[in-house]
Amino acid sequence: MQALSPPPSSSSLIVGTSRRRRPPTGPLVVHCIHRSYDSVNFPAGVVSSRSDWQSSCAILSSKVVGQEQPPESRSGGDNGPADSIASVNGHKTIDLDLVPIDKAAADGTAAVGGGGSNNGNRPLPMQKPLTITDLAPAPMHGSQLRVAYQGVPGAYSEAAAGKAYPKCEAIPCDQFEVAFQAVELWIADRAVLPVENSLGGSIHRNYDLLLRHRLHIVGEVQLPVHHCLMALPGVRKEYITRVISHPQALAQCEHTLTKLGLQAAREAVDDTAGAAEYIAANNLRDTAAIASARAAELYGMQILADGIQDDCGNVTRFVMLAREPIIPRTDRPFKTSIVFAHDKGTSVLFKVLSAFAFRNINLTKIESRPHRNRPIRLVDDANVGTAKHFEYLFYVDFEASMAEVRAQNALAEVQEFASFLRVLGSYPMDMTPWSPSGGD
Ligand SMILES: O=C(O)C(=O)C[C@]1(C(=O)O)C=C[C@@H](O)C=C1
Repeated sequence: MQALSPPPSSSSLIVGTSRRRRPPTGPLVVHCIHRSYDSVNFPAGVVSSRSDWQSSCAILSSKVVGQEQPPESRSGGDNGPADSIASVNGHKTIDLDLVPIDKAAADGTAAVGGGGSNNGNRPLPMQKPLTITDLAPAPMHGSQLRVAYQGVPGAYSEAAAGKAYPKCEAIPCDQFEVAFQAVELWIADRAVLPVENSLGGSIHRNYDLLLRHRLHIVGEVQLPVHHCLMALPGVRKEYITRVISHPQALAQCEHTLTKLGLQAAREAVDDTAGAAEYIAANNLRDTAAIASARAAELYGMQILADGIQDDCGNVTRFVMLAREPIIPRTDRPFKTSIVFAHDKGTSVLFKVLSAFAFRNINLTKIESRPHRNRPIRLVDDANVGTAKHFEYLFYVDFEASMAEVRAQNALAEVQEFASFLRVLGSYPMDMTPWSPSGGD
């Protein structure tokens, strides 16, 4: 288990594989050997004209973004680095059952017209022609979808992956960035990643990664999060000197931990289930973990306290990411997520947000993050000196589909005040009812 640590300054990204300590179900974990922290280059604007923008909105393709990536940082897929990878982590990048040419020629299965000759005595070719379905390694829905999540089995993200895609094959990744890469390199078809929690707030890392990578938000899922305090069997609360978990989980249980009277230091680790796994693997009798009941079961831990989240309505919102956007529709409630940087000027942020208010479009979330490519703007106030303003990127979620004219018009207006704008996705809202997860 790794404690959270600052990223290395730069390097190329390689996706490697390893077995984690004592994985209970034996899955391989996709992990990052080196990470790329090269900044993204944003030119001004996303399309050249307003009419371009409107037609682009209509088909919802964030591919229209004028922000070119350097070739070396382009994701896999058509011509990315994935092309050279046939199989990674036991997952075929493309599951085509192709017969090698030599073998086909030897057993007479070479296709007619494909270079082989049928001399009349041999059986006719058994190979089926390729269809569009064969060429789509990522089925749109249903079973066998490979879904990357951050953490190990028993993590809430694994549960979210199962809620989003009930029959999926969940692929554990040791970092958020690796989950993005797994989709880009066709190791996974989707990633399911947490973006915000009702108590702990936003998971900033994933906001930054959404911008750095070229994946599209294709859905959202909300998961009630019910935390347990757990330790090795026989360990009593009084022995605990340390509580380890994901920083979000620690934040979500802060008051309850204090009320329980634990004299224990809090320590952040990569994920909740990984905390339980670590205690079990190292036989730590002075350490407790905050994780799910499923993690307790998987790693042989005993639950000391159940439902220790500070609020029984504790919910984490996850987004589903894919290589391709979905076509937005109007027959059910949709949400759209955008990110923009606003231009210089007076009240520009107010004007941008008014574009939604005037059209009765409800905003459900706004998050600002440092504009890492241009973090500071110098404002020269004559005779007064030079002020330094911080520059921000604003992430906004609003309740409308990009198939709606009012949403297209709102974004056309935003575009007029924005130095950068990208649609991260337009996707069905998670309307499933959920019940509070208990607790105090
Ligand atoms: O550590 C886990 O189990 C996770 O899935 C991550 C995560 C998060 O990042 O917020 C997911 C849900 C909970 O809010 C706590 C942790």
